[in-house]
Amino acid sequence: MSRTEPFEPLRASEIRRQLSTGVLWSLDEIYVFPELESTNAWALQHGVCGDVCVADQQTAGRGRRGREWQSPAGMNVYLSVRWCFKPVPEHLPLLSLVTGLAVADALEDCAIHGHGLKWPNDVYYDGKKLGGILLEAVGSLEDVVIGIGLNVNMLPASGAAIDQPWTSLQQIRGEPVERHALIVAILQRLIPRLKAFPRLDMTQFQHDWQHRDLLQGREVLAHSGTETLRGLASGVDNRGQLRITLHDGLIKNLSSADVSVRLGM
Ligand SMILES: O=C(O)CCCC[C@@H]1SC[C@@H]2NC(=O)N[C@@H]21
Repeated sequence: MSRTEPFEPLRASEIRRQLSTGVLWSLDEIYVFPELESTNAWALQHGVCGDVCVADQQTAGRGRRGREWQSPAGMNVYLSVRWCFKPVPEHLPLLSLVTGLAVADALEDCAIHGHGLKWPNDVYYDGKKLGGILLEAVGSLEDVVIGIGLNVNMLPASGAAIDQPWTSLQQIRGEPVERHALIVAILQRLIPRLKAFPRLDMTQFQHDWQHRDLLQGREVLAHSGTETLRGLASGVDNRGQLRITLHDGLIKNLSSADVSVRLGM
């Protein structure tokens, strides 16, 4: 990936130029905006199946669990893809994990190494959050929006409001990272995975997930509703639920939880 000025505005023409033919059905499906409230919101309201929406800035970026996603101008990647599944595959809950795998692969393609995935869908580097994924359904589960946020050239001052340890690709690499190539890499990894998703090979998925899973074999604390569980993270099941082996040997599968790795382990 070549070095570039950090605040070069994103251009649809450049994404189209770099994208291998055949990844999207039509290059008209890429929409790039200087500013949006949220690429997910735009894709939900205005997109059709297969549309890709990218913004240079989000004024109301959405994170998981109703949190805000800090989305300053010109620095990061804010990208949403609207996708339809007919019929809805039984393993739809795996979609956000599969998206995480695509993002992790795309980072490797851009010569970024050492990152991993924290269940269910955070991209982490050295114990700090690098990116997140937010899936929203349009109405029925047949029609979903897959939102990806990646901290690319954000420096500490711009992310001062973020309430958890975070990092960005520029902080990792020590130089600005070109965003067009990164967006193209994400699309080139994600779209084939979306097309193949209805026929997901579960063995391959489990293998890919284990390769990226940062929690595997770690002692974790999981807060789920009013329950707090402590145990060993033992991968995910075929519905994407986190498996935790409790100290008495019992295995619990969690579909949603805030998970932290216990310090001192
Ligand atoms: O909380 C998380 O970890 C998920 C963050 C997802 C942020 C992305 S940025 C692009 C898309 N548009 C949004 O408003 N949110 C997602």
